[in-house]
Amino acid sequence: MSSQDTDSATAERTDERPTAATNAETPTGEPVIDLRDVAFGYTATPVVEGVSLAVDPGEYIAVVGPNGSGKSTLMQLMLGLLEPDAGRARLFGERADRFDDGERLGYVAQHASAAKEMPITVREVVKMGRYPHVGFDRLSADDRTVAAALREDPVETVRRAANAVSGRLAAEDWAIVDDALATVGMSAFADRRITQLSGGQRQRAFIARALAGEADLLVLDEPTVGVDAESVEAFYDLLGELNAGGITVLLIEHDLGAVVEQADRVVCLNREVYFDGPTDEFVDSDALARAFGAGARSLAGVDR
Ligand SMILES: Nc1ncnc2c1ncn2[C@@H]1O[C@H](COP(=O)(O)OP(=O)(O)OP(=O)(O)O)[C@@H](O)[C@H]1O
Repeated sequence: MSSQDTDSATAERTDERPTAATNAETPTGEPVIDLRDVAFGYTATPVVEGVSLAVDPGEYIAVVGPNGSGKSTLMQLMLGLLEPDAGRARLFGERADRFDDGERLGYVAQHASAAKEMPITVREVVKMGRYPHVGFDRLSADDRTVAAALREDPVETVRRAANAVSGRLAAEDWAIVDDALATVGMSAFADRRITQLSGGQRQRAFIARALAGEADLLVLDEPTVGVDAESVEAFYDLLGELNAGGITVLLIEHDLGAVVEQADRVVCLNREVYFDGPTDEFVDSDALARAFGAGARSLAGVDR
């Protein structure tokens, strides 16, 4: 871990620098995600407390814990969507809540529910992965009227902006989109509406979007809830292959059996970290029973 992270005061000073190195590689040895002594509560009672956790490039890590144990909250703290009440969170070496290099991060939500009602095709979803690369997230000085237009007619304004960006995609961007579709086995579904896919296919489309964005880190929040058993297996095979290719995978998962089979490292959370280490040590530890109660070993498929 880098010496700049030794205390929050130092981190604060470091973060005052302009983010000129936005597109630079994470310096060797710097964790992709780095939480130090993080606490957070929606009310006065913390739901996450004393959590320190560093994820290195290339790891395949799963965060497990019973319902309400703070997994989704922890994920939001990691991604800078929530600010810790105490401690600090860094993402690719930046303060997580100021991190703005979206293309480095691919996020696959539970159920991909946001997409269910969107009348767009798989290719259009995957294409969105290229947007940060062609400037969708930057407004030019000529766009002073955009804020007013957004207030007047948000849907039409966003549609026009998206069309403008599509026009900026080069042949190379389209080739990357096609490659991403092929990698997740969705080329044949490219022109199908996202609403007409199975749960597993929809999750693949969202992974393809992250791949098209050339993400270094994939964060997945219970991605296989409601997905049939056969597709789940194929989905985890794909994740394993992507990780073998160098992408860091952080999986929040309720399915202990899948975690035990897939992840190299497990973090077991129940407000605090009960266990953090190699998966096989987790299986033999008492953290499993302490966090989940008796019977957890059979849930994990390791009752022996
Ligand atoms: N927006 C919110 N406002 C208030 N309390 C919340 C909010 N989100 C979560 N909580 C509470 O914080 C605690 C942790 O919730 P969180 O969603 O992080 O747990 P989880 O481990 O992801 O749960 P699950 O496995 O059921 O998805 C729970 O007690 C939950 O009720």
